Amino acid sequence: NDEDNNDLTMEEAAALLELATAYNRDGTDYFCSLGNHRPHGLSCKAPYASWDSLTDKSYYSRHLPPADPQWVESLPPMEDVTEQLFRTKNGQRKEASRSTMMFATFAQYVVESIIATGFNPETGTPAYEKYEGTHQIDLMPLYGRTVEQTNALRLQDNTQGFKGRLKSQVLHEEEYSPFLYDKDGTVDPQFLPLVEEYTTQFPGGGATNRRCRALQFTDNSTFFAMGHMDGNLLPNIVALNTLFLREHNRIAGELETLYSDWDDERVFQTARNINIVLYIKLIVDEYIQHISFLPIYSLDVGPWMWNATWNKENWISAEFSVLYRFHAMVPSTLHFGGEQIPLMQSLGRNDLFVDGILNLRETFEDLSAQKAMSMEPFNTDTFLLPRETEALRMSRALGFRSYAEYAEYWGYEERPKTFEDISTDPQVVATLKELYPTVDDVEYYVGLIAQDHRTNGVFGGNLMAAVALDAFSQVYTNPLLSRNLWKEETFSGYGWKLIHEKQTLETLLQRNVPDAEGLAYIGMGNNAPLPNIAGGGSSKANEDPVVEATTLENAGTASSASTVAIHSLLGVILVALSVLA
Ligand code: HEM
Repeated sequence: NDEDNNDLTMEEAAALLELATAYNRDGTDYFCSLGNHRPHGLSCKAPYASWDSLTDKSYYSRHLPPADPQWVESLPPMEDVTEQLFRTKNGQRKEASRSTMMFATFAQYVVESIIATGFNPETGTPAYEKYEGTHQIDLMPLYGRTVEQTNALRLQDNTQGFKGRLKSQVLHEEEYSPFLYDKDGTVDPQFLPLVEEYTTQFPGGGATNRRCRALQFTDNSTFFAMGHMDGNLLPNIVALNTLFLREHNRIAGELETLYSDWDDERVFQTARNINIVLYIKLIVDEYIQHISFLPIYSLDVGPWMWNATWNKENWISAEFSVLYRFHAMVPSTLHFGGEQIPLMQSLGRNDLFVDGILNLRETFEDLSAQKAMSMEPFNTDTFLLPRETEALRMSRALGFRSYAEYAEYWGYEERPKTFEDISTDPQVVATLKELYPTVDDVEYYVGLIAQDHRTNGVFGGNLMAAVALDAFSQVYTNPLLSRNLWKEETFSGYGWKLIHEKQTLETLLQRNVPDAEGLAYIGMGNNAPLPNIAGGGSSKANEDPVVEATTLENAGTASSASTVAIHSLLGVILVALSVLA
């Protein structure tokens, strides 16, 4: 294109779209093909194959068989690893190069949707080998895990104006989930299924109350009735869940008007189908795209993924559950409603919504304005250090093999042969050498965190690849995206159109807050530069709104977009090529 000519021809736009689509698919295929496809050879039930262990999905699956127990025994004390490798030096913490708290919040919400390590009520300790979730990306914090829980959360009213809705309450003229507890401090009987594992010793026991239990909440009076008790942990998680609650009820309103002969059940189920796909779209288009920093990822459903060799029924792996512990990214102080609240004092603070100090719009604006911390060694807030120890405890309890063995298994990067192959930071290398006799002894989780980030990467390369592997292969195997269900009938005409439109956190927020006028930036990235790319490339990803907004779906209509933005897309495709090469 001539420098002065800002328009693309339709043919050029179509060619670009075709190219971008090809890289979107190739990139997804590439990451999904790292390691072995499901079903994995073993689950966490037994170190050998048995019919039970290969069919009982109440256990985590696992990518690699357990390590030699003697090697696990020989590892340094977990507390030493936490102290030496995760604790900050002089309290100094490093900000993430380009992620906001919106990213960390979304990641945590994904965790609550799909990761649920079991719990042994007799010992009051985690049952690391067990899994208590649904193995599906299904908005568990909103809809619950079981039919009984979903029904407890539903209004189940066939009256026009109420059909298909989730229960909610209005606080300060905005919609929120209802309270879980009565004024006398007991669980509202209608919500008992949400705390089904309730015992006096471990209130709200079970995997979905793991965080609240570990932190020993004493005041639950403003807890909301959500599909996942732990959703009450922090205002940011409550905010994200509230957004999907409002979107569900908004969609239900549209459906009951358009399809007046539908009953409550049909409206609810269709709204749920639509809402889950909207959530999946955000995961790919906004969240995975942020991690990859290549604006080529966009939910793309069709034969290419239905026929892919990796398209196999989902079964969450224990390794995935451990690598998803992004606790280092959580800042020591959270910014809410113009106040800086120390992390510990932010916990369970639903009173901020109840008292009208925070509303949904402000919370999203705050989360998008605050930087997350960098996911790297010496960078975890003191309060969250026990979470790092817990990651090591789970890894060892399940006999995870060394980081080097996993690196070889993924095949994304070469197996490290020296400590310096993991990190170029002398302090990290020195600490690893103090803790582990050889590079082959570095533990799974430790290596993932210690590995150098790529330029502007959110994580080290292997963590990025391992997240992408499981995340993509879990997203694209969702039943709602399957060949037999991906049609208008599943979502209604209204829903089919909605899920084919561009969707972002911002668009969802805009239609679910009373006044979206002048909304500040809403997103997971900050203004950090993308790498300079030969042949194009924007130096400021988010300063160029077209680049931020460009996806495969709208690339074809980008004829009026600036040449710079299109060159940027081509530039990142070149980066994609180099990543995939
Ligand atoms: C914002 C502050 C956070 C607090 C106070 C917190 C606290 C906790 C607690 C108490 C647990 C249960 C005990 C344990 O397994 O260690 C836990 C588990 C976990 N957290 Fe966090 N967390 C926070 C943020 C995050 C973030 C940002 C992520 C990642 C995206 C994350 C990922 C996980 C995962 C994967 C587990 C294990 C869940 C399971 O195995 O069932 N957390 N967290």
